[in-house]
Amino acid sequence: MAQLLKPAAHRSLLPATEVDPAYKQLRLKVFLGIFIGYAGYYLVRKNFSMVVPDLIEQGFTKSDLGVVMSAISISYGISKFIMGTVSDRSNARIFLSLGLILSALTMVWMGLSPMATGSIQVMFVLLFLNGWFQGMGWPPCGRVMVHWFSVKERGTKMSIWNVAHNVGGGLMAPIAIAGLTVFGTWQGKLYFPALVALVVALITYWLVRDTPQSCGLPSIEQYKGEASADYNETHEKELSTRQILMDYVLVNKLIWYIALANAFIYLVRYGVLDWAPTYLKEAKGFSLSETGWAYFLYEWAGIPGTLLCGWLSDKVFNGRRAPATIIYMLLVLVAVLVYWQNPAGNPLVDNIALIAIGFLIYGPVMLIGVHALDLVPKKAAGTAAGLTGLFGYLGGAVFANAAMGFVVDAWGWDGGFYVLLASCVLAVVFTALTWKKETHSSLA
Ligand SMILES: O=P(O)(O)OC[C@H](O)CO
Repeated sequence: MAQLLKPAAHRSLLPATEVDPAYKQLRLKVFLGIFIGYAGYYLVRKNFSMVVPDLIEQGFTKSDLGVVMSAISISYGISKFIMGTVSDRSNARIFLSLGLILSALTMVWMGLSPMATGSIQVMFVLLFLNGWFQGMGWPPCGRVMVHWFSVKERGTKMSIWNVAHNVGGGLMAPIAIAGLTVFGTWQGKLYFPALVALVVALITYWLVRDTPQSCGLPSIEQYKGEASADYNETHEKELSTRQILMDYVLVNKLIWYIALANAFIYLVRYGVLDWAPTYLKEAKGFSLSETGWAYFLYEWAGIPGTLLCGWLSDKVFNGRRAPATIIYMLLVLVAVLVYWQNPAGNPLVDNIALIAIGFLIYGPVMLIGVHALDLVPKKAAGTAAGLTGLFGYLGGAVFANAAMGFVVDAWGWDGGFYVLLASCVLAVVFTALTWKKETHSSLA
């Protein structure tokens, strides 16, 4: 396995006249590869939620199924970090495709074997496994990004790539429903998106290449002429896991700050999203279909918001990440205040506030990842982003589900909103701690 995964070997340089056309063509190909590949991961990330109503009809309770679904957040958070360290020492082309194949096969198994959906324990284990394989998605995309795109274009390119998760998440439901229609059984919602994901994995393998050097090309720094003062050849050498962790990631205070900021950003992301249907119904009197629309708009408003945020970071703030993150989070705070304080009976204002939160929150979600990539050498990119993901999911997403419910039960929706507002403030504070030290071209 180690042999299969090891980073692609460097090849001798192409003749100078061939470098530019080859770089242009391959950058487009690898970008398409990681975009389609990550969208594919989202086809099988949450398609289990589509069969929850069917499982309730089989006799399972909501709380049991809630526990089962938390398996994905827990294992995904841990895996994004651990598999991030493995990914930094692996060929991104193989790693990204392999993770998607394993995740898809898990869901095919779940759909085809009656035993796999026969008990809470088996479902928990399978979804835990799926979450683990899902953790093989983000880090190799990060590795591809830092090897093929320079620091100054990363904000923009990452913001476009980040849309992949909205596209994949948005396509999952219609594909799952097509599975139900074509196969005439609810299990089709499990295995049909997984079969599509298997095809996506093959396309990903066909498109992605590990590094420019493995294609006979110079490093992106040499090609773009954007090498920073401290960039040198050692930045192109693969690192050991110990070096990645002890020399670059765990010792970097700034990474800890953005990981903590990410926990609060994810608490807002999932705290608003996951509780929107319940809050809008209970506190604002929304109907089921009105709630559905509000949820949909929240997700899709994230696309233009993310693109604008990446552009701002690259073009207005010259590759710095903290200013755009802080501005977006302060605006999220205002939108959350409106969403909370708007009296029932003004659904337009609630929808505008929710769309504003959706528009604004995905920018910081994306920029934390870019910021992590900026703070370490290229060969430690997946691990740095993985650490922020660990905090985002284990700290933010799990808290948003479990603890928010407890807070709302104990102190009502006001209590929940105090948590969300405090999270916005803390996200700003932890991001601000990186303000002075953030030098966008310090590492590549
Ligand atoms: O929550 P994740 O790990 O799927 O990441 C979502 C976005 O891609 C963050 O950039």
